[in-house]
Amino acid sequence: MPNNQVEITTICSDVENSQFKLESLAPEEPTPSKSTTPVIHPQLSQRRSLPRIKILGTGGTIASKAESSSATADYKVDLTIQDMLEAIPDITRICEVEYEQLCNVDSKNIDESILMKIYNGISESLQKFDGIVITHGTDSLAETAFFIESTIDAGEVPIVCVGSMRPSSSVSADGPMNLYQAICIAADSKSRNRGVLVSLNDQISAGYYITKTNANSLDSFNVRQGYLGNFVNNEIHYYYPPVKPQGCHKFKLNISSDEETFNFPDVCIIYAHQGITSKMLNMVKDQYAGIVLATMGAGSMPDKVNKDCLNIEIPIIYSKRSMDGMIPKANLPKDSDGDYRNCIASGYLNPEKSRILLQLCLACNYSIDETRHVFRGVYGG
Ligand SMILES: NC(=O)C[C@H](N)C(=O)O
Repeated sequence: MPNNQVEITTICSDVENSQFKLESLAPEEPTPSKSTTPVIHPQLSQRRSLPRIKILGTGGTIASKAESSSATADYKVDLTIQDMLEAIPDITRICEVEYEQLCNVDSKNIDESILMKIYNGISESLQKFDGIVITHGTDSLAETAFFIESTIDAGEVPIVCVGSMRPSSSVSADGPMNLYQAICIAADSKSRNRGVLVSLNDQISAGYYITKTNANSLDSFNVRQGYLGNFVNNEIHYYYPPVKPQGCHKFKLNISSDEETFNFPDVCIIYAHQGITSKMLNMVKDQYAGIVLATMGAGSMPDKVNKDCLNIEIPIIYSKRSMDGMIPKANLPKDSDGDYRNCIASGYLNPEKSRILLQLCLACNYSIDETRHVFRGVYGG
């Protein structure tokens, strides 16, 4: 590191699972003293105490390099967290950083076994650190953030997910500033008690609701439920006092230490369009434990498909292909007794978050009524 204020200790040098420790060697704070002769209290003579932040690295564009400085596609994910930290030496003035490379992949390759590593990495760090940062590809970052918020009770500790839209090699790469801001946010006491945050492009938002809305631009992450705050010139401005997502159902995962993966029940997503028939539904209904529909509008499916859905014996979540808005329960199909049977409205959740929520309900053996109740939390049900 081109900064002699930093000490890096290699805990485990295996690249995929490497662990490092980064400590500030910043000079001690001057001893406050009213007398003209300085009196150094033994505790004050020790190194100043900075917040301790754990970074869990998973890869993504933030950890990638392309062939040329103008290329923003066709890049390779091969930067370690250590490489990324070298671009933000100022961070040693803010906090002490320890980091662990859980994997180094494009987020299209994040699967249940990697989610498990992230889950375990967070669980192990919660008691020991003041904040946790997860570096992650943006494509599926919102899913990981939703999963963590739904399964980990972090108490006061901020968990900040961060990525970038441009590779590190590009002109005006956004990764270094995004990472710097994410670490500052995780280290700031104002971020306590806010659950899982996503920090990108100067905006701070709730991971539970945020969505990637643009496949290319820096201003990709948007949230109708509102940004929580902004990062400007080293200042963090929250718009609201600490709050956690309304209606978030917390699941307790019982994982034995020798288990390799969550092995969640399979749930698929079917994307609706003009002229859609029940062909796809019929093909998957025996292969999956649940189905999510990305419906047209606020729950619209052709009448014939709705009728068939009422006769399918696995849970069917009515979500939406529109980026914004929600599915009210009133738009679900009903049988002649007014019963929704296995159909459940996703409320404000998009198809990919609905999929995770249904997987968690199924993994916990929730009945259809209990599952409906969980989705009621996000105004569906
Ligand atoms: N901007 C990004 O991070 C996109 C990348 N494909 C990923 O999700 O890993």
